[in-house]
Amino acid sequence: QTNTDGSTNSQTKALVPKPRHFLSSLFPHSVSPCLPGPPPLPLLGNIHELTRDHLPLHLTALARRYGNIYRLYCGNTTMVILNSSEIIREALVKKWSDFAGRPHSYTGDKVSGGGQSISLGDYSEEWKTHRRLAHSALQRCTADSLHSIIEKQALHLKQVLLDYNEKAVDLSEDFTVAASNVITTLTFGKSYNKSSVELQELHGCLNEIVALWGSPWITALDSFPLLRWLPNPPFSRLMKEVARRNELIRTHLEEFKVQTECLNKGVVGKKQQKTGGKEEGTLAASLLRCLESPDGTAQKMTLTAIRMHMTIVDLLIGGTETAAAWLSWAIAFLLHRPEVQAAVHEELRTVLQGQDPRYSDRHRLPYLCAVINEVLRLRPVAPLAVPHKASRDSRIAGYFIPKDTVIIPNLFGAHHDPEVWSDPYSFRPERFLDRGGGSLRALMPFGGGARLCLGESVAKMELFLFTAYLLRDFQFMPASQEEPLPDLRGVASVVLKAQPYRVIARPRAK
Ligand code: HEM
Repeated sequence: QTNTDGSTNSQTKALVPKPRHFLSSLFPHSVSPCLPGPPPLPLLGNIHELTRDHLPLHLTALARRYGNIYRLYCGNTTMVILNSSEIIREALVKKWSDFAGRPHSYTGDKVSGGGQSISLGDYSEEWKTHRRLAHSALQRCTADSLHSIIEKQALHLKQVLLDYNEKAVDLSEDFTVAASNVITTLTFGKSYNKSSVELQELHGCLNEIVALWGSPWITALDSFPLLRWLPNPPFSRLMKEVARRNELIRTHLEEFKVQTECLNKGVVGKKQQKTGGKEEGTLAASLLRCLESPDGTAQKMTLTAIRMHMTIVDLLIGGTETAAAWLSWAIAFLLHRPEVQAAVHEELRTVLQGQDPRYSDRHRLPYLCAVINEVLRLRPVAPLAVPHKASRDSRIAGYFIPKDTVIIPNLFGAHHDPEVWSDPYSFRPERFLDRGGGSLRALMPFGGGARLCLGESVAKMELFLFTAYLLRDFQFMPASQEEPLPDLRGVASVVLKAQPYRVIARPRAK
């Protein structure tokens, strides 16, 4: 049996404790070296370090000064920032059971129905059941239909781009619609047009929640409880958007239930004709089957209504902005390196020979995969993952980490670690080709361990198929000679996004 620190019981027994080990087990804090970190200000601690405009970049700069593991104080919370893939792996994968928790926070509770979402819920038996049920529902639906859902969206996106007729446009909203349609089709069997009021309402609301929740006016409420008594317009707006989100999802679910009931009774109305009666194989149908019986009898594997509701929120938020932001980054980097774009197109042309790309083609398209990995490395769209919490006293890299410490995996920092990546800030897809020196082990855009991104396999298929279709069918060109190429620094909040930019999509000759 392996312990969370990687040792085995037989090893532990066989070892005679050295004095330092023995003392550290009695007084772990006093024997352990102190974690380095910037000097804290009285009362405020290091809060000023957390309000920088591009936090992942700033935390990475601090790592060059204080090392790949350091601490920051924020109110009465200690945060430990992990900045190398080895250290992140030690905490999230090797010692997963020590660090699978999520910190409890006042604002997190407000947006997650009291910590009942997968992404923000703390590690517990109930959470484990929740994640397992959502994971198997997602696996079932993706095995049945994900490929064709993404293909359909990729073809739709192609038509949207053709309709632009080589006009210079900002494609970010079209990418969001495509990514969102993958999730809504998977969940409810429904997709939307860009102009749909329903879609705009849902996105307006989810975007606002993500943007507001990352704002310092709101995060300050977690560390400084007294501020909760003062008027705070951004927080009031957040609460309004959360209520609107809940109402929208409730309406979607109610409508979905009515449609499934009709289908079960053999009544096919106009709406079923639209969805082709596909409700049965959707994620919502799978999740509804896991709902607790109305009398609340505890069956072995059930979900409460609020947990089921929050699963849909998790998938919509987790699955839309991330994939869409990534697509914008990919095109931005390729505009800077037209020769890489040409090389991927050439690879697609020769390997596919006019056929549509399939996910199974990835093994025959190494250069495309290298580009995807390099964009994931340089711009991991969830650059600081989601904060973890130590659920018991533990150690990382030899430092004592007390229970309840907040752990921030700086994936952006790990992906720019000069010890692992040569020329870490350059876009060099070749590093992921044979003998290119790039390490897939050190690439962790989806995190790892018990909290590994729930949508990793959905995202990987999406990134591959969307990019393959886009680069096979279009040449992406700068909007004009006068307009600067896209800025590659980006705007970092919960999601790391590219600044808006315009681009021309020129159809490739057949
Ligand atoms: C490029 C695309 C994506 C990237 C880079 C990404 C990355 C991440 C990262 C870094 C985390 C946090 C892991 C941690 O806490 O250690 C996460 C969590 C999560 N992601 Fe993704 N994600 C992507 C797409 C998706 C998609 C498409 C979905 C849904 C279909 C999704 C659903 C989730 C959920 C539900 C969680 C919370 C997991 C938990 O707390 O147990 N993500 N993702």
